[in-house]
Amino acid sequence: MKAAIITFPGSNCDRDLAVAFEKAGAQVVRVWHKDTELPQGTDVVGVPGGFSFGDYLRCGAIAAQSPIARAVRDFAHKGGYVLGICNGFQILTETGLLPGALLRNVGLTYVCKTVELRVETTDSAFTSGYGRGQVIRIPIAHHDGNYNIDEDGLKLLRDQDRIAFTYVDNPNGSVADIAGVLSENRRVLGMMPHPERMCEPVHGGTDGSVLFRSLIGMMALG
Ligand SMILES: NC(=O)CC[C@H](N)C(=O)O
Repeated sequence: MKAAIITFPGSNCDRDLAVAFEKAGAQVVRVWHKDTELPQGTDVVGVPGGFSFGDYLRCGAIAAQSPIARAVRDFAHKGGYVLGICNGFQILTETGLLPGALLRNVGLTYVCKTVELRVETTDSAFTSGYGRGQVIRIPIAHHDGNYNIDEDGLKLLRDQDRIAFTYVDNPNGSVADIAGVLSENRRVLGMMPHPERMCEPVHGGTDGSVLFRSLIGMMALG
């Protein structure tokens, strides 16, 4: 399985994401935002966290206009797997691959702590290794993590079982406590919490590694 990890100016979680994919058994290829194509044979694209382009304009807005973003959109439209974490989630909403928007946290502060998430669906390659309703511990670190979507959009997410994770104790004001959502074909996941930061005992837990291992395992099955 080949994972392409994209780096933008200001990304700071690209290495951690690469290590998480590697430990789950993937071959990792690093991709620069000015590249116009993904590596041959890419199975999954990782869009990492950080502060792409200094969070200028809106978090993720400039990265969404970069040359590689067009290739990622094409890849996703052909059914490719894409995982966007934190700034990566913001970038995926800005590209239109995921619905909604990430607004400033209600408390107007940067929140950096480990939180509890509830797994809302196991019907995706990303979440099939968890139990439905399982509570897991994953770190967050953001100032624009307040997920917003209109009522019709929320109804659609619910009707299609596309809410992947919710916060047990909402840290940022997100609508319906949403921490992560899936695309309609369930192959694009965006989430504000950082599973790559909870993959080894030295991180304080391994709840995040389940996501990477289940994704790589499901992709291997086709
Ligand atoms: N850790 C991150 O990816 C941070 C995302 C974004 N820069 C924010 O603060 O909201």
